[in-house]
Amino acid sequence: KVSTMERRWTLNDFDIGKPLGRGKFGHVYLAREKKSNHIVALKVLFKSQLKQSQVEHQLRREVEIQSHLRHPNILRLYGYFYDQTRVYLILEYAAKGELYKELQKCKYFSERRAATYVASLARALIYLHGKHVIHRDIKPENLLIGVQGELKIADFGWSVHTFSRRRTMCGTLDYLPPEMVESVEHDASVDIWSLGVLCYEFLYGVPPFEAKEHSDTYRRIIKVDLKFPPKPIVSSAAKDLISQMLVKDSSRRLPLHKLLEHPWILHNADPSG
Ligand SMILES: Cn1ncc2ncnc(NCCc3cnc(NC(=O)Nc4cccc(C(F)(F)F)c4)s3)c21
Repeated sequence: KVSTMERRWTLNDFDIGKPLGRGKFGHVYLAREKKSNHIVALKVLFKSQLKQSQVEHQLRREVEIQSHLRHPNILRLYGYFYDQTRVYLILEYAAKGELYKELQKCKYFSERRAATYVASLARALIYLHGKHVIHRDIKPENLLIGVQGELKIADFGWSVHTFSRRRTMCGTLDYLPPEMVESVEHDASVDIWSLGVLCYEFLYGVPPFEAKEHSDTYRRIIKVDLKFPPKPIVSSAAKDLISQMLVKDSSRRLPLHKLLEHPWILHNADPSG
């Protein structure tokens, strides 16, 4: 089987099917690779829009990062190709679609479903952080559902490699300012904060710091103005976990491996994820 990253793909290699969704930069279509009959999702991006938004480097970084990732809860990017006007991303097809639509339909999830999703996302983030990759954009819109109901993190357009030079690389940390030394941990824990926000939104149907005006949301976030509404009824174990993740001091947020040992996860998450 030819490695998908090396092959020179063209649009003629695919039969294009129904539209799966539309994003800011272009649409996503169901597609079938003609030789293998392999079903994929094909995201079509317009070069003009990418150029206009000066995000070409982000796209290159996304393809680079994704080509090294293999995890059941991370949507695969098999490869890409381009023509005169467009760039095409060849993506794993998530048969049960977008999580945010499921959340809108159900209003909010049961504690078991929420815990199962949070645990699988924590395992994917442990894998990502282990490769010095931070997603930085964990939100319902970037989560898809696979054919077995499993969650898949998608769209690494905003992900980055952390300060990937080994600390010993420059011989010594001594000359690095605090924010540089601190930033490595700091970035990784960005995703822990976002996972805490997600967990809250799975259980209550709205994100914790939602407000009418952006300025109010901003104020509520920096204040960590975390309130748990009386309805729907949510267990104190769930509230305890969320309270340990939505902590202002990034170094004090619950580490992901500790999250997987939290009673709420142990009691509610389906181990298969
Ligand atoms: C809706 N839907 N239903 C089923 C299904 N199955 C698979 N995929 C779907 N949808 C596509 C999900 C995506 C995965 N990876 C993406 N990556 C991306 O969109 N990257 C990207 C775009 C524009 C600009 C930049 C840049 F330059 F800023 F970096 C980066 S989008 C599906």
